[in-house]
Amino acid sequence: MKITVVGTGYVGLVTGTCLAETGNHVCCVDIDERKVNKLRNGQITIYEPGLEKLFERNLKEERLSFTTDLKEGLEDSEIVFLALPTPPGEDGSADLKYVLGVADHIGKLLKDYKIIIDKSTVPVGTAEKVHAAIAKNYNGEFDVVSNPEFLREGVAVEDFMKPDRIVIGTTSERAKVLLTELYGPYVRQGNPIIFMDERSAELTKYAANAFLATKISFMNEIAQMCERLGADVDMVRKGIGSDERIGKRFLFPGIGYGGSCFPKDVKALVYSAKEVAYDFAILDAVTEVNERQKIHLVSKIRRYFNNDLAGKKFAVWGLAFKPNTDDIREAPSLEIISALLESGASVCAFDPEAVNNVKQIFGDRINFAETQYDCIENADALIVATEWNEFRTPDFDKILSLLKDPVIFDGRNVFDVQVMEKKGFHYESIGRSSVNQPKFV
Ligand SMILES: NC(=O)c1ccc[n+]([C@@H]2O[C@H](COP(=O)([O-])OP(=O)(O)OC[C@H]3O[C@@H](n4cnc5c(N)ncnc54)[C@H](O)[C@@H]3O)[C@@H](O)[C@H]2O)c1
Ligand SMILES: O=c1ccn([C@@H]2O[C@H](COP(=O)(O)OP(=O)(O)O[C@H]3O[C@H](CO)[C@@H](O)[C@H](O)[C@H]3O)[C@@H](O)[C@H]2O)c(=O)[nH]1
Repeated sequence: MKITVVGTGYVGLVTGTCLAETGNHVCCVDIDERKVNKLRNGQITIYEPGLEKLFERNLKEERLSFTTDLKEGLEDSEIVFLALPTPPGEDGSADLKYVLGVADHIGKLLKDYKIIIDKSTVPVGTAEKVHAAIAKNYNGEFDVVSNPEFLREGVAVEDFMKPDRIVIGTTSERAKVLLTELYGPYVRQGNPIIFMDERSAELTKYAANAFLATKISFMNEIAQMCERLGADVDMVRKGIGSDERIGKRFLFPGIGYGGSCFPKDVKALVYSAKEVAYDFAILDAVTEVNERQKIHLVSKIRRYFNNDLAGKKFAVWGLAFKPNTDDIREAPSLEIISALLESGASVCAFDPEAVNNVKQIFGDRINFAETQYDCIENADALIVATEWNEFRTPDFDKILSLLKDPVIFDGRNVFDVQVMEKKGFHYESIGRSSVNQPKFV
């Protein structure tokens, strides 16, 4: 099939590349000329494990192309994906100007039947708005379908190629037939395509993200209770996770959820609720708990240093909002670093992939190290902010010899409490009892 993907950011590039991988011809459109030129020249614009190989292969075999010209991008295609940003406005609402702007443009260019697919995360009712925006200028036949994307950064290729489920919101039989054919190669593992109406599909995406964010905030509150009551959140997590009704996944406490989706989508659902005169009380608390959790580690650091961080040097391992990505959107590490700088401390950071993105935010206000060990030289303490695999089994003797004092604040619970204490570290983590970590009151 010939497919157009409008918006070649995270979702657009993964979608375009993975659709080309199963033999489709995909033209990706983006207004960012620099990005398009880079991609055309074979330079991938995001770090995502496994994507580069697929990208290079499909570009070389001419199944994948890039343009800034929407008219050129739409030529001969049957299916048009919109993978455009839906950033939060001041009030938390999802800003639809990109999606509706492109829909308006598409309406002026359409000449024959196409399926326009919302892959962006959009509020309920957007498919109708997209339909209206196109119909203003085109009175031929077309369908607008809601097909939310559930991929996770860091494992995006696998999530796209072998999805748990594909949700398709449409009542058009023609669209159902074409999309069943398109997604055939991806659902052969037995995972279903779930057809529903457009509004339910749009809400499904927000419900999924809000539910997962709720799970995380809930566990962060349980961790807070553990710290006050002398219990161990790892034990509690295992204890509840083995109940199939609860499940083992997404029960890891830490320094709060970040990324381009959970924070914005939780707020957008709260806003949508307000619009229909409903107070989505749980979700306000989910956001509040997350904000608190992001600076919880800083409170522990302040307590340890008797509230005097001026002149202290901190090493930060991990900047990305999660491992295996260079994405730093809403990364908790950024808030921790800002709080340390405001208190007069200095920071040296290391991340395997995200340094260039963080440089654009902090410039020369922080230092960056080439290796995880260079980073900790002479630091008063090490802070772990992202659980990259290379941080899990480090050379502890080397850490002991490089740090000024053997002090570690671990926001991701990557190390074993007993092992750390035996090695002589002052080690504080999240929700785990330890000799060093006094009850947090
Ligand atoms: N990032 C994720 O993991 C993820 C997962 C599922 C869903 N989503 C949702 O998918 C949507 C896209 O997210 P993203 O992370 O890929 O965003 P992104 O910011 O990485 O990419 C968006 C792209 O759209 C381009 N763009 C903006 N206006 C355009 C226009 N008029 N014409 C063509 N291109 C234009 C931008 O230049 C950019 O390259 C959002 O609604 C997001 O909530 C994201
Ligand atoms: O037990 C957990 C799991 C995750 N996180 C944090 O939660 C955030 C989000 O993690 P994750 O969901 O793995 O990453 P995303 O790539 O943001 O993916 C989410 O957001 C996407 C965009 O909407 C959806 O498509 C995905 O299904 C959804 O998982 C990160 O900061 C994680 O550190 C925790 O703190 N504890």
